[in-house]
Amino acid sequence: MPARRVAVIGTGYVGLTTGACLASLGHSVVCADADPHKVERLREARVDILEPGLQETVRDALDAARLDFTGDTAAAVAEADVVFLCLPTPMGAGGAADLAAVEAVAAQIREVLPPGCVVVNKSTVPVGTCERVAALLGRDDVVVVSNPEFLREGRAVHDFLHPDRIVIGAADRDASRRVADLYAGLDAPLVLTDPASAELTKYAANFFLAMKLSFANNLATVCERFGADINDVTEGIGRDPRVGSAFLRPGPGWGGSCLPKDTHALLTVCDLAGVDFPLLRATIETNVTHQQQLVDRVATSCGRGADGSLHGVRLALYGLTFKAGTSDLRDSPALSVARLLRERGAELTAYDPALCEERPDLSDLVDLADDPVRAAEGAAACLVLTEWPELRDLDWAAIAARMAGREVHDFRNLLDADRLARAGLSWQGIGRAEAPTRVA
Ligand SMILES: NC(=O)c1ccc[n+]([C@@H]2O[C@H](COP(=O)([O-])OP(=O)(O)OC[C@H]3O[C@@H](n4cnc5c(N)ncnc54)[C@H](O)[C@@H]3O)[C@@H](O)[C@H]2O)c1
Ligand SMILES: O=c1ccn([C@@H]2O[C@H](COP(=O)(O)OP(=O)(O)O[C@H]3O[C@H](CO)[C@@H](O)[C@H](O)[C@H]3O)[C@@H](O)[C@H]2O)c(=O)[nH]1
Repeated sequence: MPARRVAVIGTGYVGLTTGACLASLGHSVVCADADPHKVERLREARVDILEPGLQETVRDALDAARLDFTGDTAAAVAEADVVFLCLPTPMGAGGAADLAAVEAVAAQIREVLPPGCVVVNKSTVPVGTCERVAALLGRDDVVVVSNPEFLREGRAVHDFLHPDRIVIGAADRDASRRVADLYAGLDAPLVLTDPASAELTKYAANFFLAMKLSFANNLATVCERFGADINDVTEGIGRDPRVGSAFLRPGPGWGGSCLPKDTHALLTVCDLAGVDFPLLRATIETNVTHQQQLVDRVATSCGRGADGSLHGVRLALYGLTFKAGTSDLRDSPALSVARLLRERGAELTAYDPALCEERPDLSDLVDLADDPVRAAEGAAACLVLTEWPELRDLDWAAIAARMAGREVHDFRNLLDADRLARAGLSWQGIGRAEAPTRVA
């Protein structure tokens, strides 16, 4: 595999991982970002996101002089064989993907791209974006290819280096092969297709994952009603390889920087195209109603009635990030649940192990505690919202001593009910037997 000169535009979760990992595969990589503060820190191998192995990969590549960072996008692409666009595509007006950053960079680089260069879009974008970028570039000598990324946060480096598949969508076989060659060091199946199919594959993957989760969360409610156990039911169905056991853990709804925005973006383009996709709509709506039901459950357990006000009720929240292993709060289901509780008037104190240092400003929603025991002061109930393993080993007896009530709503089925009972607390999981485990 010949080493290539690669430019990566955008150094977030996807761009920084792509740049550092491609450098680790032997390519010569320059990463550009619009945030000068970030560029300065990355030049010193200071990585601000919580991603195992990323800091080390960046440092090794910098030391080997195969990786560089710049704030100058035009300079980064000027000598590149391949340019990766790893730019944000957040939820825009009406749920559509906001392509402003992708379009702005296309305009910025059109004049400086070397002849014969391949532009690879790794951002998650609607079908037709490759064509749109090609039109914005207006260059007959440059090919635009789609190469969606499937990495998970908290496992970015691992997922990039051990992908289940690499999807490459190009109208031109030669361009497709040039992109595939970049990954020659990885032992991964290739799906070589056209740009529209590659772009749609990414949305379809995230929709399918979200659908599995909405299914699991709905099924959890059904289990509660019939006295069944969601863990056993999902194990029972998941052992069938046609179903698969991954992505069936019930929780406080699904969230994160991708699933919510991508499902909405797909729904929006389908609506615009006049394509009805009821399953997609139901997947999104189920997530909303599921969270409302969890909040009703908390209100009931606080003696306020399912839709009652929670004015004057103090609650302790454990976990705010959208899943364990990341400090990312984007579209976190924990924050959605917190918002619903606040709308009912509850007073919230939260503890999250990943936020003790970063201390984001969440003052209009929760009081952030850096001590899990202090978070429980005067709480009528505790809610577990993120599956941080360390929450299992908190000093639950000390927490119980600070609480006003006894209930622990474990919306991740994380804690040990017996251990909580020994601390004098009543555990209620999700999708388990209807009657909560009561302290004798
Ligand atoms: N985060 C994930 O787990 C993940 C996984 C797969 C795909 N994706 C997709 O990849 C894309 C990037 O996601 P992300 O999570 O890495 O985003 P991010 O927000 O973490 O990073 C985006 C980076 O781009 C930079 N940027 C913004 N505008 C710029 C511009 N005009 N010029 C140069 N730099 C600019 C920002 O400063 C930031 O550093 C999105 O489309 C996302 O949907 C994300
Ligand atoms: O069994 C499960 C698995 C996940 N979740 C929740 O689902 C959400 C999303 O989790 P995850 O998919 O691990 O997060 P991301 O890192 O956002 O990764 C998703 O979004 C990325 C961006 O598109 C894709 O690249 C990944 O393949 C896709 O898994 C989180 O709120 C999780 O808590 C559950 O509730 N139960």
